[in-house]
Amino acid sequence: MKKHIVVLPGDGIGTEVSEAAKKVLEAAAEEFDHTFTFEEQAIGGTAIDRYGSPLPDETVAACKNADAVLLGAVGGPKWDQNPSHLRPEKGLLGIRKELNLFANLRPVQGFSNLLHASPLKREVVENSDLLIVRELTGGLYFGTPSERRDGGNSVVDTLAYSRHEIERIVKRAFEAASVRRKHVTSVDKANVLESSKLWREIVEEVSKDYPEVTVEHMLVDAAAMKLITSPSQFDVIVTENMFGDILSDEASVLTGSLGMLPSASLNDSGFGLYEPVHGSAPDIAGEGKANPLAAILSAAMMLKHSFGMNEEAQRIESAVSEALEQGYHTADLDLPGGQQVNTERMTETVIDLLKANTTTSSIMSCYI
Ligand SMILES: NC(=O)C1=CN([C@@H]2O[C@H](COP(=O)(O)OP(=O)(O)OC[C@H]3O[C@@H](n4cnc5c(N)ncnc54)[C@H](O)[C@@H]3O)[C@@H](O)[C@H]2O)C=CC1
Ligand SMILES: CC(C)CC(=O)C(=O)O
Ligand SMILES: [Mg+2]
Repeated sequence: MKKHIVVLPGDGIGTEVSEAAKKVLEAAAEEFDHTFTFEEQAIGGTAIDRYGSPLPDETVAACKNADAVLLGAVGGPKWDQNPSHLRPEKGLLGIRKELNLFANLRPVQGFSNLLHASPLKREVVENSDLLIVRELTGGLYFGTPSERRDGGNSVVDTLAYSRHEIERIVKRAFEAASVRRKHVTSVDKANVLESSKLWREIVEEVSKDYPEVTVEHMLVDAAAMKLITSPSQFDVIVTENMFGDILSDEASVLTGSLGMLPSASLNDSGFGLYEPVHGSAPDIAGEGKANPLAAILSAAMMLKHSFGMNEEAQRIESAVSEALEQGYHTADLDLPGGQQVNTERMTETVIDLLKANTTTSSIMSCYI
């Protein structure tokens, strides 16, 4: 199969982990006789420096012509301090909106030999396997007005949703749950927010079409607590943009590191942008310390979701699992007795195992 992939490395460790994921995709293409072509485009702070915009028109056009997009991460102190509308996050939010990527799937599953890499107790972490379905193109990050007022002395942000926007993400969550453990937890703040009240009503309505799926509503503050005290009670979590952003970073603690969580951002027709959940990590950028596995697992999600290449995706997941099983890990993972390696070596290990193993098993059961 021939596929054209646009790569948006972005800033900081985004460049390092996207390069790692690209190399793994190249290895998978070679193994399975596919032709993947790659086109690099600018986004984020790097794009501001080069082109004066965090999201150049050329980048948007290239993404629209691609079969899928692989993104590293954007941002860093150099650009974050600039309070103008050219904040690099606009680039990221902009591409999500431009491509209508409303459904952000963030699977959270601990690899067995990472159970003790989490600071949480083993009995809490084991058997946790959940999928956060985060609404990605509405809610608090996109509402207008969002501005300073009174000469900078007051401020407003807006949390707005239409029925349509809520319905389509809630349906995605129920569809995911119906092929998983058939339970949806809808997370909101309905004791305070009007938007959450409508969200709850719609969840109740949509749930009628999925009688095999059980549904519960949970307030976001309690959900934040339960996520790290009894994570195994969750199957699919569906929630508003900012709630999902925060809860997914929290959930990464279950896996031992933020550097382990992949994501897929999908539109209605299956087109997707794939990126690790983490940011550009300026504190370790350029040092070869970045964990490439979140980006590599995001590439596996691309193969599965955008290209229907399930076996290829599973070969990548198996190689990741085996690399960890053999004790290889980057510095972010606390694995006593294992072998600590840099980004490049971790990537090479995954590629070697991908090529060596011709059998596959589905490791990431939480993927849909
Ligand atoms: N999707 C994106 O492009 C995102 C961008 N950002 C941006 O990234 C910049 C830094 O934000 P932070 O709040 O520091 O969040 P961050 O996710 O970049 O880093 C948080 C912590 O996790 C560590 N970390 C993250 N990914 C890692 C990896 N793959 N391997 C090893 N350690 C890893 C970092 O070293 C840091 O200590 C900001 O400009 C922020 O706006 C933040 C989140 C997502
Ligand atoms: C610009 C932010 C919303 C990026 C982020 O933290 C995320 O998508 O997880
Ligand atoms: Mg985030």
